[in-house]
Amino acid sequence: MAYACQMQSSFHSFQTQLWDVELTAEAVTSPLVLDEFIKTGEYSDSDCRLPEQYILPEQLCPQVAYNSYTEGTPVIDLKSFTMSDDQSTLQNSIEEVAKALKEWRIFHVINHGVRKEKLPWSEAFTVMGSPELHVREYASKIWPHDHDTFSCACEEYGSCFRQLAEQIMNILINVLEVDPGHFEELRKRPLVALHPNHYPICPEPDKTLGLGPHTDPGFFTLLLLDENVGGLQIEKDGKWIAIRPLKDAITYITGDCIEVTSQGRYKAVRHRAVTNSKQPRSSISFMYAPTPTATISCPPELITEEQPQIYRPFTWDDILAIRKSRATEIHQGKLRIIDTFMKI
Ligand SMILES: O=C(O)CCC(=O)C(=O)O
Ligand SMILES: [Fe+2]
Repeated sequence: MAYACQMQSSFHSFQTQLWDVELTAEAVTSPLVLDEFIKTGEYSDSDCRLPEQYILPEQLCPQVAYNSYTEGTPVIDLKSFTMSDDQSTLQNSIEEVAKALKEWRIFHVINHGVRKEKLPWSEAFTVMGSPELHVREYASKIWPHDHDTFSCACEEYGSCFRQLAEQIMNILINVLEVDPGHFEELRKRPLVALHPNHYPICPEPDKTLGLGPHTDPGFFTLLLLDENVGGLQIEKDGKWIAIRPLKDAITYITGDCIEVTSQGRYKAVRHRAVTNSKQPRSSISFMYAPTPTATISCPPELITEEQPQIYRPFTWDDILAIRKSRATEIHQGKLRIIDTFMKI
């Protein structure tokens, strides 16, 4: 009981979003109230209710429980790209990715080369970099005397994710069958962001969300999911479905910039995170986005008379400006930033 009520502010994952916020001690100070909560294990107090400020209107509440999985998330074996010299096997693998992007917009990646370690995190925040992630700078503001293990693990993850992201970007360009030169500037100093999330146990998970519906703004996001606790849900064919985490996999999610640079062929996936009353859950997301100063546009090969250009060219700075000026609509899930760049 004591814990539950004390933890009022923590049913949502802590989102100390540092996108365009100056790095100050204030900016990264989040309520450090989760450690105790995590230690309590299974949530057992049936009296304790979700505090009012977290109860969503009924139509926004998750109807799908964290573990009501819809099976079938595609699995892509990266080995088939790195180990195969055979052109037809490679072509089959490319077609498999294209199908996954079209039908699911999300897939699990296996044989990705990222080592899984346990991270001692207990909050969520975003570490941005282009391309270096200054994890230590951020973490030392939150845990001035005790961030070394955390920082080392984040640095390790950051660099592994970065390599994997580059490989996946190469695959996507192959899938698009366009001139890789179009992406050269966009990939020169890609913006990357590591975002550890923590979702504590929640007394009334059907009345709130860990993370509201959104699409990720970059090219794509790579997710390291807790293999024992579900929580990630995606919108597929107009319905929310729960994704079963796959042991030892990294999960790929299509972001807004792939939607733009593919001329809408491969759409960003709307997703959210739900909580549960049994176990806390953690995830790490890694966003891979274009060089902030580069112009984001679709390759000319994809523009035809039947398929005129959907989005006008824009830059990451334009994205940040919209994020600032239309924050409320975006936060409420009513506006997607890239929609403001539509030509018609
Ligand atoms: O925790 C998850 O499963 C999703 C996290 C996410 O969507 C994000 O960090 O953008
Ligand atoms: Fe996300």
